[in-house]
Amino acid sequence: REIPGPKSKSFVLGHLRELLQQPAGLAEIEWQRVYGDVIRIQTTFGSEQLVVIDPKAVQHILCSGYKWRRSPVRREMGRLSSGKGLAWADGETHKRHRKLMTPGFRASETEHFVPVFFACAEAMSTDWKKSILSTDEQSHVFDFTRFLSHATLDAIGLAALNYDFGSIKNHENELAKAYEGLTLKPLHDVAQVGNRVAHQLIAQKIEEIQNGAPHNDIYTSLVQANLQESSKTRLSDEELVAQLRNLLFGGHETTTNTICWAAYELARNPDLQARLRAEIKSTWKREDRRESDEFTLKKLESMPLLNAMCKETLRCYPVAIHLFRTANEDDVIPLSKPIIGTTGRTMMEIPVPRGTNIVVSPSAYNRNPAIFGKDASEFNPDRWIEGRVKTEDSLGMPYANLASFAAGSRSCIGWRFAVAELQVFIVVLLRNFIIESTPKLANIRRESALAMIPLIEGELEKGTQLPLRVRLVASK
Ligand code: HEM
Repeated sequence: REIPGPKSKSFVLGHLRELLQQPAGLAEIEWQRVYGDVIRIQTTFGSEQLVVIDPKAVQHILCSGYKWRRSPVRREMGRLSSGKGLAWADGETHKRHRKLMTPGFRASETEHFVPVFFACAEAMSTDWKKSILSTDEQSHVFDFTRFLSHATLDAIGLAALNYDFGSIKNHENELAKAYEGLTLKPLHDVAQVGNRVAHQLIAQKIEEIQNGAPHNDIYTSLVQANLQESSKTRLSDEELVAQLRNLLFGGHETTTNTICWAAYELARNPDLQARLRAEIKSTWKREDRRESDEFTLKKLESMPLLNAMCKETLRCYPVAIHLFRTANEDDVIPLSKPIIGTTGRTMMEIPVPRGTNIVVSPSAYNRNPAIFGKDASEFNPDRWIEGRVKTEDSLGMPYANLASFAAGSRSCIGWRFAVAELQVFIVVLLRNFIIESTPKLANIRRESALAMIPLIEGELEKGTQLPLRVRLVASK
């Protein structure tokens, strides 16, 4: 009760309107400026919640095993969106699900997905080139959200399931229709289609494994690992189906929107775009022609500016906007710097009772000047190249000390997949195209939907959109 925070104007909604209906991350960043790194806010009917930004506290909460659990409301959302799979499971059940899902997400597996990502990004580019060449001005405005949604759905379908959604080619596919524009759909309808296709895929994967010809995709790894489990620990069919829906739910709109935000920043920063294109060109030239013409994961990882761009995009646009947790037992939250309570008392830690609800804000965490530098509120990939980011003490985050993929036992299982996909799409887009701003970008808004999506102020009813002008690069 001594933690400082803003006064609420509404007993019914508390601060939920500010938290969820303003541009994503804005409220927390503003509260942090006024009240510090732990803030007390109100939620519905006078209940209270802590917004936690302090790095040590965030690490403690996210990396405490199952002492802090996903909030019951979020678990229920996980069940509605994907069934009783990884995002819903908790405690020992979560441990069992996670162990079986992990093999498909290792670095060695991600390597295999790189050519798939290239193929999907190139297919989208080929369509764009045709459209551009047919125009008089040799450029065209594309809504990136729509095209990238198709391309990333195909990418996750092929890499995670070896299933062709045919979304780029616009094939009629019921699962593609169900999963595109997910943020705006009734989850029940999506669930029905997801369940039906999942059952077919499980039967197919088991048959391929039994015939000694398993395919190299995430879902096959899961089905294979599951067959080796004892009857006691094996996932049921219902749980296997839920994992498939988890993969699509967790991995599609998140990657679409992250790539969109990267493209938005590239459009706003022509110099950065030119430097990145030069890096891509020189890496492509250095290719040993006896090797495959493709960029391997190792090559992608060796490009300093490309990786700085990926980190900075994920830092400034953490598409999973909030992480909600509830204390499963009484706890004491440590702090990296003291806070002054409303009574004037200095606190180095915060004792909290079981049932305390907290929200971690990756947007605010990722802008902490103590970790990311004094100019942390600005988009500047060079901070990563110039070594201005504090990376020496691992804060338990899987990628670049960012909270974007959460941390600990419930961290994003698909973070390597997501980063590799982002790297590939940036390379393909910039090898082929010059991306330019359009007048509408002046009114772009980061909206809190299920993910952080781009909307245009004044055209909110049109839903997510990111119109950018694209022209061909003169020579590769
Ligand atoms: C840029 C893209 C992505 C971002 C920013 C992101 C972020 C996150 C975050 C923050 C969580 C933790 C949520 C919480 O605990 O409240 C999470 C969990 C998860 N993500 Fe991702 N994700 C991305 C891409 C992916 C991809 C590509 C996949 C799969 C192919 C995926 C699958 C999952 C799954 C299954 C979980 C649940 C893990 C668990 O509860 O153990 N994500 N993601």
